[in-house]
Amino acid sequence: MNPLLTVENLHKDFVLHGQGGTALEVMSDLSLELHAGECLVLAGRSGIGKSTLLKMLYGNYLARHGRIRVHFSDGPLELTELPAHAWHPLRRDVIGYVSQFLRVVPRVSACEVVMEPLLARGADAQEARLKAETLLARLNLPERLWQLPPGTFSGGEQQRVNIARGFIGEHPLLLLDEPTASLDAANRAEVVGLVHAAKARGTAMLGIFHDQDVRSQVADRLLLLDDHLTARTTPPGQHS
Ligand SMILES: Nc1ncnc2c1ncn2[C@@H]1O[C@H](COP(=O)(O)OP(=O)(O)OP(=O)(O)O)[C@@H](O)[C@H]1O
Repeated sequence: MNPLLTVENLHKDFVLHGQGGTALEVMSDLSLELHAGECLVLAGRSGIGKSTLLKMLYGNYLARHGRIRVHFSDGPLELTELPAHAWHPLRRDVIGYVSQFLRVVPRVSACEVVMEPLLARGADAQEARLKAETLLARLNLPERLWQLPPGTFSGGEQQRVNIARGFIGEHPLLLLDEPTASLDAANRAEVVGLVHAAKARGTAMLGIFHDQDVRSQVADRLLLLDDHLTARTTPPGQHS
């Protein structure tokens, strides 16, 4: 089976303009493959670049060089060269992302936050609401909170809204940045269930899970980033 996602020789550095242009190199020559129905878990010490890799795959950060390709039936799409306007349909239809923290928008209810990815694709509002409520109930978010904006929710409640929003779209590729970090055991188990259900539908997932128990339940493979990355600073002007 051909991979859905391939990453080849990816390099990343951050140029710190506030520090006289010092370049912080965080990724050197990273390659990986990810297949439909597979969950690849990123491992490695804190600060090695796990979240940075997810943000590069989602188009939040640019690569210095290397290739990131999503393979469709009619050919590959090179993401490192994608124009800004092409990211919107790609995120709407192909790449989902559960970030570490929910981006709270004032006056938008938890249920509307979760429904939004389906509405963006033109789904029926009733159907989207029903799916959102089903997911929020599954993740044990109390019904009294569904119509409230999540700004005042606890960390774990916000994270469950975020998880529901990430999974509702059933994207073919899903990026998961510590989705279980603020959750109790019962809700961690629900997330494990959501990951298994997504795998069964053929979703390819790349995730960060610090909890060993969750990791062992969801991971088909581990990618230890220490083997692939370097983290060193380069003085200003010496980065290409
Ligand atoms: N926007 C940024 N600007 C400058 N440096 C950054 C930026 N984002 C990340 N970094 C640096 O890149 C390195 C990798 O960070 P990243 O968040 O990817 O690590 P991580 O492996 O996910 O860590 P953790 O397990 O602690 O979450 C860190 O040294 C961090 O300081």
